[in-house]
Amino acid sequence: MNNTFDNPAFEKSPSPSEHSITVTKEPNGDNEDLEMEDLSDNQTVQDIFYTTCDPPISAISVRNAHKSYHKGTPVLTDFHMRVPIGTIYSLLGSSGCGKTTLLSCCVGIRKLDKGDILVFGHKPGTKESGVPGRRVGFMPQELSIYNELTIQEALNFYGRIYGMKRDQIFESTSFLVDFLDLPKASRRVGSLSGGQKRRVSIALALIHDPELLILDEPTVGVDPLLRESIWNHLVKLVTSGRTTVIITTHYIEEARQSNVIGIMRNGRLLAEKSPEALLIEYKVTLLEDIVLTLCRQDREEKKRQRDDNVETSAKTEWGLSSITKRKIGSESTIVEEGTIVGLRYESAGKNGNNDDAIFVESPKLRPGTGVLAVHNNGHISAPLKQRRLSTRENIRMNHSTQIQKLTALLIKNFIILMRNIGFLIFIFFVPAIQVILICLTIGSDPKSLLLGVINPENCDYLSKNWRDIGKECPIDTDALENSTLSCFYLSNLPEESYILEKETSEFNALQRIQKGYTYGYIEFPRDYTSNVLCKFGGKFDCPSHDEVIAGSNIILELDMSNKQIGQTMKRIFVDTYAKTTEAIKTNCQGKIKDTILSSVADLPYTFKKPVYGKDDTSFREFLAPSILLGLLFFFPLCSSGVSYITEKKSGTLDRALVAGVGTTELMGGFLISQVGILLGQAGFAFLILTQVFRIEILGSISLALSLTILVGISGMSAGFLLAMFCSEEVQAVLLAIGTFFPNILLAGMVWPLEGMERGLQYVSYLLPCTLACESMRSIISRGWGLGHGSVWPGFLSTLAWIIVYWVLAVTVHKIRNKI
Ligand SMILES: Nc1ncnc2c1ncn2[C@@H]1O[C@H](COP(=O)(O)OP(=O)(O)OP(=O)(O)O)[C@@H](O)[C@H]1O
Repeated sequence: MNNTFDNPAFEKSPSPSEHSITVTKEPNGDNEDLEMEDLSDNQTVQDIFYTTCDPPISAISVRNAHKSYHKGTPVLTDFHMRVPIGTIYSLLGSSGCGKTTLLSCCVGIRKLDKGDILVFGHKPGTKESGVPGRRVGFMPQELSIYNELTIQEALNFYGRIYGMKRDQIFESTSFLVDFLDLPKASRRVGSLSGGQKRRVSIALALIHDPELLILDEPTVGVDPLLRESIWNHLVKLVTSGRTTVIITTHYIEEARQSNVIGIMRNGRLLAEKSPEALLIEYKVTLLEDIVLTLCRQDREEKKRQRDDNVETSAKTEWGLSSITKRKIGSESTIVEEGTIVGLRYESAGKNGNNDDAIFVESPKLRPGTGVLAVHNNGHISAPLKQRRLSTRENIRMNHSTQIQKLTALLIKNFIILMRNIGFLIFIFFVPAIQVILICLTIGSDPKSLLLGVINPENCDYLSKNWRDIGKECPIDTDALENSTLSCFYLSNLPEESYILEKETSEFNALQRIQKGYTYGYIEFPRDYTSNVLCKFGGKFDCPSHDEVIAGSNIILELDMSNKQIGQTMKRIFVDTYAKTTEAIKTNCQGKIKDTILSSVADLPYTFKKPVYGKDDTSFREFLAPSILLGLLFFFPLCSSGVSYITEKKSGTLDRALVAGVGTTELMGGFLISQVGILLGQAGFAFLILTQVFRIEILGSISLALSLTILVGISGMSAGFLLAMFCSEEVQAVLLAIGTFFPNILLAGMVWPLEGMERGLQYVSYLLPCTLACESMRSIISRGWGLGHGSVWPGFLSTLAWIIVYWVLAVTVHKIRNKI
């Protein structure tokens, strides 16, 4: 292998206990990119570092790191590691020993509980460390790529995030496609095999030629030939001294090609040396044997420490002067003078590994200004000064702006949406379809209700034209026997509302209601017309007053079990009475005496033209706009929550964050792309409401649309917050469904708030859609503008909710990231 570590000046790794690093000059001038500076022999690294060279000697250094998840078993314990610049550092260890955790702390996705990590001399997350950002290329363990994108689109996305120019992206793409033997760049990632996807994932980490390449198991599922070429490329990258690679792998032997191997076990670093040094030290030919030996030694050491602890504790706790140990089964039992006094096991105690290692850092590393090449054994080559900048290195000098990142996110979101065109059409039309369903199914009066009629007066209900009676004057004072007021009344009942059934007796009519055949019956007394005329003074040979009153009274017996039907029937009977008296006055003008006409009793109310709405405002006009708001809150809530969780689960979220995309940018990108969909959804639904169902919008339609979009954004923001608490999409959807009905019901979307208990009304005003619903109704049905006291609170409360959701989502995200 031809890299700096093969150079004799770079003797193999330092032992953890070395306190000083000796400096030697680079004996040959192999590397023509580098300018050398003379150094005197035997200077310590501290001398060199602080006197002649600004940049740090470690790409990454970890000191005294402790990490556990949810205060459980420690994953990293007193962990020390140093990754020199310009080296390949292989992290080996059994599954679950903490490699991925360590790397995620290095790239800033997770935070240590205790200890320090410095990347290029600075804490991850600070601007100077360049992490997250373009100085690092991160390939997570999961594939973490968007299946909907083509290879080229995926590379474009990360290229844009890193601020690369178009030609740079294409140059890099053609190199990576060739080098990683990728399928055509126009192939969709989703259609690739597992191995091909992994290679695309490597390409995404390499696209911008980062200074620090962090690869978590890049060679899993990759064929041996390609594995070899990946390693060759990594070696080539570090040979120039410009790139540092940290790699984890379970193929222990491939780590021979690295400069330093770190062997981990149970969250600690057991060894950190060059492969050659390890092979010589352990006198074996396979690295695998060393890993096995170290793991066994570690197990023994832990056991010994545990025994020591048992001894010490026993001595102090029980005041023993001496103890002897004897084995009982596999446990160590403490005895004094042959007596078992107790058993006690404690943690293995502090691991001294690397305690004395020296770490020298500088905060001043700038891209392209040079690095100090230091060998793992403590010897140091000359500080490397300004190097020539190659085209590829130029990439490193690019800076991506927030606009570029946002553009990259928007393009990516747009492509993904377009690739799911079926789903897009579904979500585009679904609110409109729901509105259509609401308008078709809710709000119209019940029709064709079966109504029994007991009428001793002769009405030929079966005759085709019997309803024409309603067009004539029902009273003939010259031939009273021809007057049939009951028929006149019945003919004025709305035709579509009732199917009239002639009943022979009260008993039969009641039975038919009880059996569920009819919804009620109407009964006219014998001589109804005659008694009514007596009442109005149109007849003189009348019975007693009480008999007249009873004989002019229509009896109704109804099935009120269905409130909606019962109330509608009652309303229709009252309306029909008013209509009948009105019709008598119109139809009988000039045909009967004015004195009789003026006695025909009206309802004792005069309803003037409604101030807002119509006489017959349909319930759907109350319901449809508010349910539309509810839906446009609910769908974005689900879609943003699910999208965020999908990104989180697939690892693309972490990858984007490490690439330098902020949480706010990420959510903002999603929000902007969703606003387009929201506009389409709302616009189409309003079109259906106004053009198909003729619901009149008296106020400003743009105001109504703006409120709908705001409510949609509020739903989307709520979705982000929801996603912070859910690890699975199904959880988020179930939670969202759980909030759907309470929101719809409590926000007064289906029933007026005034119908609720007063206490519940106060609760209702705390919900995100309540005031917005009131605003919407005021805009649509009353034509009020933004300045009205019933309109602006809806806008204000929705804006306030958006802010609350965002602040909470970002805060929870930050807190969760510290776990
Ligand atoms: N998010 C998490 N919450 C709780 N425990 C976790 C989480 N992530 C990892 N762990 C635990 O931390 C330990 C170390 O996991 P980590 O993924 O870092 O190991 P690893 O060495 O990378 O394993 P592998 O080689 O199998 O990828 C494991 O016991 C794992 O179960």
